[in-house]
Amino acid sequence: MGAKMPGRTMFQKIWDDHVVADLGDNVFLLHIDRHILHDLGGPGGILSVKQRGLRIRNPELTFATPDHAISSARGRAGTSEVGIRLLEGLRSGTRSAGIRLFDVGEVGQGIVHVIGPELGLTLPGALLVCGDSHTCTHGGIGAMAFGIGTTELTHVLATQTLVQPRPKTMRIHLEGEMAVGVTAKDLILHLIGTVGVGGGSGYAVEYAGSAIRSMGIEERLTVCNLSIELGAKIGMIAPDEKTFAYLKGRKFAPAGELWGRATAYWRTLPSDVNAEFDREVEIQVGNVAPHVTWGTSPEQVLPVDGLIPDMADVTDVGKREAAVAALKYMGLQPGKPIIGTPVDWVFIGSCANSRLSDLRSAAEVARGRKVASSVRAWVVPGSESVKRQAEAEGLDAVFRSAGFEWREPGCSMCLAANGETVPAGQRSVSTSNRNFVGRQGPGARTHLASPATAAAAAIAGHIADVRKLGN
Ligand SMILES: CC(C)[C@H](C(=O)O)[C@@H](O)C(=O)O
Ligand code: SF4
Repeated sequence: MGAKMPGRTMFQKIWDDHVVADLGDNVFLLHIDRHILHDLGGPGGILSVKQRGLRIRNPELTFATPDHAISSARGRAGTSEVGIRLLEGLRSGTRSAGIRLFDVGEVGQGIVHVIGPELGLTLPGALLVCGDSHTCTHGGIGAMAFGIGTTELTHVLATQTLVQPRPKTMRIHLEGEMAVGVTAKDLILHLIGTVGVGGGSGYAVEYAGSAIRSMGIEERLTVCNLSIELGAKIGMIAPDEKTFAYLKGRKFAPAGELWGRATAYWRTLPSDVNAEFDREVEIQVGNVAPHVTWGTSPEQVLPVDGLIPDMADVTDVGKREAAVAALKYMGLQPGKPIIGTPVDWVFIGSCANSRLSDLRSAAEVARGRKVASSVRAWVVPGSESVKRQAEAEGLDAVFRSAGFEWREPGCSMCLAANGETVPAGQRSVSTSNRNFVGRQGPGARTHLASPATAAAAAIAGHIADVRKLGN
């Protein structure tokens, strides 16, 4: 009897299909199918290819949009001088290189990780890179996608290839049914709290299980978005009928005869039943509550109805010291409920949670209610297209009449560009993915949460349980 072929993981299948050369020692030269540039890294990358006397190998496989350094104010008023210079650089660089730019005000502009899937640039089985750590987001479509550095970015522009060590594989099963009021964001925060911010380091993660299957595509993008906060450069989810339905008819998705060929290939991608992973983790989601971070790392997270940890309970010395420092920075008392903590700012946006379904879920909470007078609350749609769709549905009106500010698409307060910062010492509930010291401005205190929980905080004026919000 012949030896049974070992099964392959989805990761391995996509990887194998992109190997241009095996360089030995587990290092490979890979073909890059799609490359997205943003305003921070794009202009410099294009320039450095030119300065070396090289040409852009496949300009038709690279796409660009400004997101990080533009203001989210109407008319983009307030874009810093640096931001304007970067925008000009992106415009002139892409023009001379023949790269498609989705400019301000145009459908297609938005946060790089929102526009890729939205335009159908992100496809199952494709290898997509971008000079940004949250490129893992695109794995929600079944793409292999990861962030690259500036040198790599130049390499991709000049060669359409990249040299990469092959990571190990981890599968995370999310099993069961999410309770009412619990979202994909809560699950991934809970997972990071369980596995830790280093838990995925060195791995390409595949999320699987019944909870993943029952999620919509936008929720899957949210899960994959925070893979890097787990330490994993790659997070991915097997494509299924929902993925195909999501992609069909999108601007750059295959059409006509190509659609049939593409879906036939996409159906071969899911991990074989006998595929082996280097690590497997299982999480039951049924009892997971809405989550909110209390510290300065995404793993410092707790159920919204829980107590801020008491340092005496933390046995690991390193973790204890980090927790003490985090509580001091955050101005919180150990052992107290996190609910009731007064909030000054609420930010609904970022590549984690700025898609239409996120805005709908926040609007559902905001509808007919008022933002507390002590809170400033912003909604920053993830893209021009999300903005227009939300406006067509009247979500902007719901937010505005509740007292939220409705802004222009971009990264905005997620990374505190253009003076879009939370003032020092003030507290924000944010739907973004990083709560690091100073992330939303020097001295700013950030609590990560879902759009529903963030909206609940805006209404209550303090951290609140969205499941118990009064009228
Ligand atoms: C500035 C940019 C390159 C960075 C990243 O790589 O993620 C940013 O998007 C972030 O979220 O911190
Ligand atoms: S929204 Fe935030 S996390 Fe996402 S790419 Fe922009 S700065 Fe990075």
